[in-house]
Amino acid sequence: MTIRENYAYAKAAYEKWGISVDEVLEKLKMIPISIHCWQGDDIGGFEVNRNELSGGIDVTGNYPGKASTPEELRSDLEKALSLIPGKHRVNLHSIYAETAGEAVERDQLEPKHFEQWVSWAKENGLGLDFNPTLFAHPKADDGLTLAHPDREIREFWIRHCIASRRIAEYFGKELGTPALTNIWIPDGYKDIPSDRLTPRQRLKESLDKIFAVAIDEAYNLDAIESKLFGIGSEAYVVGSHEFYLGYALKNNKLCLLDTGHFHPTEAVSNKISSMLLYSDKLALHVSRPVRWDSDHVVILDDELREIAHEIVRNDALDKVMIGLDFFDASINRVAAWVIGTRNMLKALLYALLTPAKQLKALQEEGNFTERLALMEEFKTYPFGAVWDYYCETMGVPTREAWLDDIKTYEKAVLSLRS
Ligand SMILES: C[C@H](O)[C@H](O)[C@@H](O)C(=O)CO
Ligand SMILES: [Mn+2]
Repeated sequence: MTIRENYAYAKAAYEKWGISVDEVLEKLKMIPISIHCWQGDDIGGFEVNRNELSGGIDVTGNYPGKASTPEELRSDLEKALSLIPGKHRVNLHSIYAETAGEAVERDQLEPKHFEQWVSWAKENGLGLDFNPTLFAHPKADDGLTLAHPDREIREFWIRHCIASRRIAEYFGKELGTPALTNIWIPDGYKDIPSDRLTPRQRLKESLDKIFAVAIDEAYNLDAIESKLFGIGSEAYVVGSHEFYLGYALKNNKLCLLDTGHFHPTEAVSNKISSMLLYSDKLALHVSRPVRWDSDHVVILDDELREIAHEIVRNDALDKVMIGLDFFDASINRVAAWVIGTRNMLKALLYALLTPAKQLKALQEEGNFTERLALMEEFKTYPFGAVWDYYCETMGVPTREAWLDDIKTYEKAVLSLRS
């Protein structure tokens, strides 16, 4: 059977449930995933005075072919994007600035340092998102930044965050789509703090100063990302979930939920509906924690599907900004992007092909037997046939065929890098 024949059979099966598969595919086309550039170079960046990665995060693995210049990183991203159906976004960190060999301090960064990224995004029809980088820097060596007891250090990072929001504003203006600026800080303590409040007061004051600079939401949206613990901040993280949830609600900012930043049995999928009752928008860093915030490549597991269900069945596709956050240096880095992004899209397609209305009604009627039975039966509906058809019509390889492109690219490009 051909891909189209399989699709016709699958379509009929879903249409029996009132699901218009063609409409589903039109919807899927419109969902942008924000693809994090840092999977391509192990969060290295291009600073002239580059520092070791810090901030309680770590990248493990030594797969050859890592990008070490902006041109290489963009070329790798282009290769990945050519294997992923749809139009997406690229998420940058400030350490990916291009400063023509000049050492520019992070609080002095300007839009001009990202001009090449913007022209590349224009050429490729991409949106850009942004992150100030509050780690891998001498002023973050003790693991404190916006909550630092030293006012000068705090002021430095405040200036950096404001500069970052200005850069994102420039992205938004140039590309016609608002950039999401996400602030994540590593601040915390390895051991039991004697005072949890004071650092949080300082973080609140720092954020107030950062956001006192008004930027039109048509160009820039602000998000704040919480965390439970990091390497070296096991006992206490200043920017906890409760801290940012409160701050975001009070100050009309987006909470960014990273799926690796909670207790291992705590599910982000279960938070989305509650948070959307009180906020217009929220953001995600979809990752895969394995025993801890390990940032493994996203797979099509139960939690990923549940996240997609929560976004789709609650009609929140334009409210939840989906970004990815993983960094695996033990496998081909371009393949990592492709695997993770295709899986995010597969999860969304799976959710779009679920008879959500009927399942909701069954729950309301208290018919839990049928609810469970249908949810399980839909797991073996011919979803793969729809995915294959989508890939084919979007001009990207179907099934595992994309691996051949990766192998060719590895041989012709990655293996030649030192
Ligand atoms: C590099 C990213 O900004 C970083 O991963 C952050 O988003 C995070 O999740 C830290 O644990
Ligand atoms: Mn994250």
